Amino acid sequence: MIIYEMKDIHYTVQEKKQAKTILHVEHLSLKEGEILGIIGPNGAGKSTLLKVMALLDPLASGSITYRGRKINPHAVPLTLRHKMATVFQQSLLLDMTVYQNVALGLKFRKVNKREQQRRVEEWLNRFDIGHLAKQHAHTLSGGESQRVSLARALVLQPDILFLDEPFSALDFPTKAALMEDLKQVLRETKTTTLFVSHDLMEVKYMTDRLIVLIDGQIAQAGTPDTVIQYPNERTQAFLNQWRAFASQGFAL
Ligand SMILES: Nc1ncnc2c1ncn2[C@@H]1O[C@H](COP(=O)(O)OP(=O)(O)OP(=O)(O)O)[C@@H](O)[C@H]1O
Repeated sequence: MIIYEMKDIHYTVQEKKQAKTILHVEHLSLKEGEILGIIGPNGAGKSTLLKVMALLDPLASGSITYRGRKINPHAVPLTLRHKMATVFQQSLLLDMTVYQNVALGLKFRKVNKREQQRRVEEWLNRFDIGHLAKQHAHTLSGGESQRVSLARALVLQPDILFLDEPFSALDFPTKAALMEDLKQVLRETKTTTLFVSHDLMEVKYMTDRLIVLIDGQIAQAGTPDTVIQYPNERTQAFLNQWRAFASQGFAL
């Protein structure tokens, strides 16, 4: 079932006193429980698309429908905001303990203390960071910080999870371990997820469906295997570029 749909989205910025369209998406939908990947080169508009979809940036024009209801991005109800969670490349943790960071969103949602504790402990354990509960966030490694960020988002049981390059600041072994854990969690919880990355290997591993975004437009959509095996001309140019810059010796 489709739970989120966008039609004819335009996002424009002012550049040298002229309006420049950096995103034009004719149609994009999210199915309940799927992990949808957005991939594309630097500057393609991936983060802008994520911010528009997560209703964090109201400046786009076009239509957004969530579970059959039209959404006005300028007046997003708090109840709807509370159904979405976002994790960025930088973990953006607050200067408090790991436990307090993960509990914060539940506190805002006025979840009672006992339930907060149950859920925080569950999610710290799911991400294998139970032993860090009392540690201050600023003392964590990059991988640990991202585990806390993911636990903080998933403890909210979001209806849609938005992930903007969550692994790109991590070294390969740390990234590989976290990707494996996250994939398992998303499968178990059937969390609908939008996963933005510029790394083909990440989206191939993580996602059910893939959109290639180039110059602010959808160049191709399909399963990761189909897109990689049967790229159209624009996707092929991106794949060639990606392969040239990807770690030496890696091939799909
Ligand atoms: N406020 C703004 N004013 C001017 N240009 C902008 C603004 N926001 C984004 N852009 C431009 O729009 C384009 C898309 O940016 P965006 O950050 O969404 O791309 P991206 O695909 O996420 O890139 P990256 O992979 O490098 O993070 C870029 O060329 C960027 O410079």
